[in-house]
Amino acid sequence: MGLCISFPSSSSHSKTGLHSHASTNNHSNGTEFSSSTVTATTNSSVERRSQFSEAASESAGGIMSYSGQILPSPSLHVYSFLDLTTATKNFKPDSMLGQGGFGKVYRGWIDAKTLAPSKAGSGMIVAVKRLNSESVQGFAEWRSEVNFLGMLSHPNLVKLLGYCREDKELLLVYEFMPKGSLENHLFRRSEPFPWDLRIKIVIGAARGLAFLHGLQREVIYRDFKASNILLDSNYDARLSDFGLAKLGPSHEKSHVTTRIMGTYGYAAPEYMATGHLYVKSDVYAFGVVLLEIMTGLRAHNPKRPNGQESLVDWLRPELSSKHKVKHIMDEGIKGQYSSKVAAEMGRITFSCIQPDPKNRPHMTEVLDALEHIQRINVAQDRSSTKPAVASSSQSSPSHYQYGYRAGGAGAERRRASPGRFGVGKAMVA
Ligand SMILES: Nc1ncnc2c1ncn2[C@@H]1O[C@H](COP(=O)(O)OP(=O)(O)OP(=O)(O)O)[C@@H](O)[C@H]1O
Repeated sequence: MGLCISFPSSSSHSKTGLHSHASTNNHSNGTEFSSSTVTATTNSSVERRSQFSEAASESAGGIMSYSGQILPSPSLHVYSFLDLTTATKNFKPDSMLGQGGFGKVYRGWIDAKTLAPSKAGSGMIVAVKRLNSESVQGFAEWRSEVNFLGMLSHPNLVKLLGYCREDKELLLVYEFMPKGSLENHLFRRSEPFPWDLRIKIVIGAARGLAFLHGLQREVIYRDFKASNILLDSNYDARLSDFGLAKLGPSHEKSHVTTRIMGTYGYAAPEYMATGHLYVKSDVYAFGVVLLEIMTGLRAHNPKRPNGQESLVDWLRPELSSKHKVKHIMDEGIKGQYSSKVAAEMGRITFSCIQPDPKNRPHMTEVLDALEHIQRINVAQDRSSTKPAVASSSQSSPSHYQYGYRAGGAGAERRRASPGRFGVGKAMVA
């Protein structure tokens, strides 16, 4: 069925009453996309005009970078609420795939060719995200997701297939990611997640971020974290959740100033302190995820002892020394990497989480470093020499008693996710 929607102007966004104190003087963000119009035609294709598509057309009908592109004319299927009720068997609780700050995600079925809803068990599986109807912030996120993921195509970004906006109901339909999220594997399973898969996944995620940062008008993802890295059947990473993404600064501006939103533990210090957002703020969050895959510990856990709640604040000093770094590695993956790999991981992670954004590397450099680490890791597997870390008998320093001796990553893996602060998934300062 056809549906015509016109996004409200940016002023209506402030009518939400939320964060009315905050400045949003960025030049182009989810809000500014509101000046664009999304019109769904009767055959369910979507035409869109926005600053983003103008930037794309400036570069000869689509930008190719890291095998991704800005689509010259995005095509998203427009679903009715009834369509998605059918596709998800009436949002049956047992078809729920997960829950985020803005709503629940359900397994659904659609026809692979027409993308029309189909009966459970026939066609292809999709993930249907239904936003909480009470969430005012949810609309801005939904709109941002449609705008960004409707335009961007890259092997390491999740594919948005369609959407629904009907009365208060806002839904998004994505390709189904059968292996769930990196967060699930790292923290919600009792078995430690293998090191080679951890590396493979962060390389895919780095390619996704490098693509966003390499666009002519760069895109700041702003919500990089383990739960937003989804995994296909080969454990290839796909970035999801562009609800907080922003277009980067234009021309002479060096940063975007915006409301402070994100997730505890991942947000860069300059952003937390000033609201100034850079592509390098994403690099910081990427470094936090690197620290998570090294240690098997969450970026932020209020249940850890004083001084250890923030993984970065706690462990940054250990990253600068290759002798110290092997002691912070997840005990569950001992023997799966060499001390050289651990030291290289420490080096690149340390550079990503530098307090000054200028001192952080570009994502292309991070990607190169990780690919190098992967090559060392594979070479080590082939020669099947005993990894140095595996044979290390040094005891951990006493301040690691929670993380690495008394329970360690294994204990943290079995704990529930720490609560988030702010509206929905976001923290608001
Ligand atoms: N395309 C998908 N395929 C398979 N599972 C998915 C898909 N999208 C989301 N999920 C599942 O649903 C869960 C919730 O996703 P969602 O993006 O709503 O929240 P989140 O990123 O985990 O948290 P938050 O929104 O608070 O940041 C994910 O952790 C994942 O397990």
